[in-house]
Amino acid sequence: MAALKNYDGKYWRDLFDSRIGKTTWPYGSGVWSKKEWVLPEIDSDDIVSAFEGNSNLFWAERYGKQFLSMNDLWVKHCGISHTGSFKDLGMTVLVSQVNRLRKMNRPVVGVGCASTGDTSAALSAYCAAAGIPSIVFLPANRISLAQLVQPIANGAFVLSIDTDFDGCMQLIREVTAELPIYLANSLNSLRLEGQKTAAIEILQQFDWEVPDWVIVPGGNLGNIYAFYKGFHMCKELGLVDKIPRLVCAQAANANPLYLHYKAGWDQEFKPVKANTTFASAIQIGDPVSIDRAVYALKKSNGIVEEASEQELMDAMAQADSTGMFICPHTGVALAALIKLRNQGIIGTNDRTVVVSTAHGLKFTQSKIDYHSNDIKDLACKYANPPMQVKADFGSVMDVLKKYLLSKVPKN
Ligand SMILES: N[C@@H](CCOP(=O)(O)O)C(=O)O
Repeated sequence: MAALKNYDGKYWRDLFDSRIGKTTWPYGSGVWSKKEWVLPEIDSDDIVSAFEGNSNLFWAERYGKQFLSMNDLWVKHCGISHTGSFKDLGMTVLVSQVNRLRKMNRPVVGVGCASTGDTSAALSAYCAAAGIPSIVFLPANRISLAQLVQPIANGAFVLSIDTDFDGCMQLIREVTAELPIYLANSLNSLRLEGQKTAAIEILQQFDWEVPDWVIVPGGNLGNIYAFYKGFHMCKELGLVDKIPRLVCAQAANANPLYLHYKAGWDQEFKPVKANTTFASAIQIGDPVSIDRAVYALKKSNGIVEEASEQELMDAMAQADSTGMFICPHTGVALAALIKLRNQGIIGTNDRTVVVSTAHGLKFTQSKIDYHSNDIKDLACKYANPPMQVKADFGSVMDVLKKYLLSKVPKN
């Protein structure tokens, strides 16, 4: 692109003023900022806020309306927490109980887990805070760098094992049967007791009005059951008179629950070999909580959906483009929602909550790959790579001119 050799400030000011109105340039350090501005009073509708109140449940207004024609779509962000995932909710309960047991001189020397990243991060943090040794089994080269560094930094004994998550899970079960290590994966119901509080909190945040749908990404499948447990408890207590329909969303590359659902539940469950997925935290083929998950889905008239790599990455990119910064697993949940919307199963006005399980900052490599258009066999159609530009005023003005004109609303 040719650089603007003779930058004509007045020409551009007049052009923009004529296109978008004189009074729309209140800020900046250039000539526009020298105009006298009286800031308009803003209306509550103008407020752009990530969160409703001071909570972790936010209305995904733009994403819902723009991409799904939905008016009542919410994201429950469980990744805004100490170690950046929903695992903190359960781990505080479990490690507190272990703390108590140790004070009672019970023979618990350490706490251990197999992990795809988030469980080990939470376990190591809470154990470190309590001065309890933690041992984590991680599948080598299968978790994000941000997740790997968490237990390392928190002083856990980290075993990087040359197998997948299911292999690590099998090993930790065998090891904890032999050694005084307390097992911290979600087959331990203490974890679920903590995790179910997210469901109770959703109801409280909606002032005990029950949403129509809650969509949860699923891997080891403790979480979908924990949500059911929380909703069911509120119903039993008479706080609400029904529970939401649950949707469990799986990556198509690791979809044993989806296959079981499609086979009609009655067939015997068959574990699968989980293939590589960007949703690495749910890359699990033999989930420990399969029976609980099936129970939760049956009881809530639930649905299981799956998302391909293309679908989950595109959903994540679109969501991010509306101001979110979600993890790929939340991309799986959104991709499932898109499918259910397209099939007319979830309606325009259905109040729907998508559970975002971890912070997007734990999964930056997948976003970098996508926005660099650098993923084999994937069309990165919403990629937004940075523009390389020469360090001269004319070149910068040239690209900005083109960009801004493409953004001026057409009357
Ligand atoms: N995604 C999990 C896998 C282990 O699940 P858990 O809920 O049984 O601990 C992880 O973050 O490690």
